[in-house]
Amino acid sequence: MKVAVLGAAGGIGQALSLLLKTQLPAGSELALYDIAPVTPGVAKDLSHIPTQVAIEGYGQDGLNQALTGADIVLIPAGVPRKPGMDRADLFNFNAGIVKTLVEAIAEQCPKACVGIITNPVNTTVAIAAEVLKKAGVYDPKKLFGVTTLDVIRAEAFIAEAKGLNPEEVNINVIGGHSGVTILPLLSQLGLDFSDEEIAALTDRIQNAGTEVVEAKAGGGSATLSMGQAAARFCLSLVKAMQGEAVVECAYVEGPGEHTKFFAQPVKLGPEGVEAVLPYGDVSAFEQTALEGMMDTLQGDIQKGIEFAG
Ligand SMILES: NC(=O)C1=CN([C@@H]2O[C@H](COP(=O)(O)OP(=O)(O)OC[C@H]3O[C@@H](n4cnc5c(N)ncnc54)[C@H](O)[C@@H]3O)[C@@H](O)[C@H]2O)C=CC1
Ligand SMILES: O=C([O-])CC(=O)C(=O)O
Repeated sequence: MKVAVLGAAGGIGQALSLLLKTQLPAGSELALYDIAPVTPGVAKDLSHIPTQVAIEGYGQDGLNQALTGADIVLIPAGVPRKPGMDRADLFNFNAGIVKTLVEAIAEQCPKACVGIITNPVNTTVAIAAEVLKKAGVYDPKKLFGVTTLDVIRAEAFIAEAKGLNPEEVNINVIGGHSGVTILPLLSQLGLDFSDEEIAALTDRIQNAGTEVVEAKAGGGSATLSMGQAAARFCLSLVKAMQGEAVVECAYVEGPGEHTKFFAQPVKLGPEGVEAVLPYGDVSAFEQTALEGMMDTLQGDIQKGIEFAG
């Protein structure tokens, strides 16, 4: 199993690479690519950790080599938010980065599963799909927007609010990955919430990214929790590709009940998405939120299609 991380020298990239170096199954290969000159050094540093995961770093000219033979490619390359910005404000910086990187994936490892972390995820996934389509190699089963951070935040905040063990909280978070498009299905947990608690928790989960951006005061956005979230997603995908059935929420092209791309529970398997699962019953509050996100999500997706089309 070869995993390539594109943008590996950044805040997310380094945290993610550390977790993968220590947690990928023995015999795996990890390829770190970034345009930052420090990248071979990041790989050298991680190579001193004694695990049976081979690691190689690739600088500016090494993209094709990093991608050769990759089974999974994770993309956290790009610019993060500063206070006062929305994720959509990153489009002008990041759309072109994702397009270029996915063009290289289409050439070097067209059968790889690709996890897009770069924001705005609602739009960059649509860009990636168009690029792969143009190259004639698009397989919707193999393209994911990584929304796992919304899931782990929901787990943490619910456990905190209710005095539970966060490792025992499991929740579906559906929709997309920005503001009102993030919808945690709190009603499915069987917990006793007041209407005020539901509204406050939903709002906190939807705006948790901004909570971190403001707390970091201009120094970037979530990197460590995102590293953990991306590692969880990648390790689930690795397990699934090796034959174990695993379910994770992710932003994928599914049946298109709502929008072309939509985050919901996905059964992962050897070829990526084995089945896009129904997300189950929703409360009246959640139904209203679901209807309320559609224009935003649809607009975000359309922007990506137009950029790459
Ligand atoms: N999906 C999600 O839930 C989340 C997504 N993000 C997004 O992830 C992205 C990265 O965030 P951070 O790691 O904090 O940023 P960072 O600035 O710390 O790292 C980004 C890295 O990307 C590299 N890079 C830029 N252009 C590149 C290219 N063409 N090829 C390869 N590498 C390139 C930079 O050299 C840098 O090392 C941002 O767009 C951010 O908004 C952040 C948190 C959560
Ligand atoms: O908020 C941001 O810009 C980064 C992000 O996607 C998150 O933390 O969920």
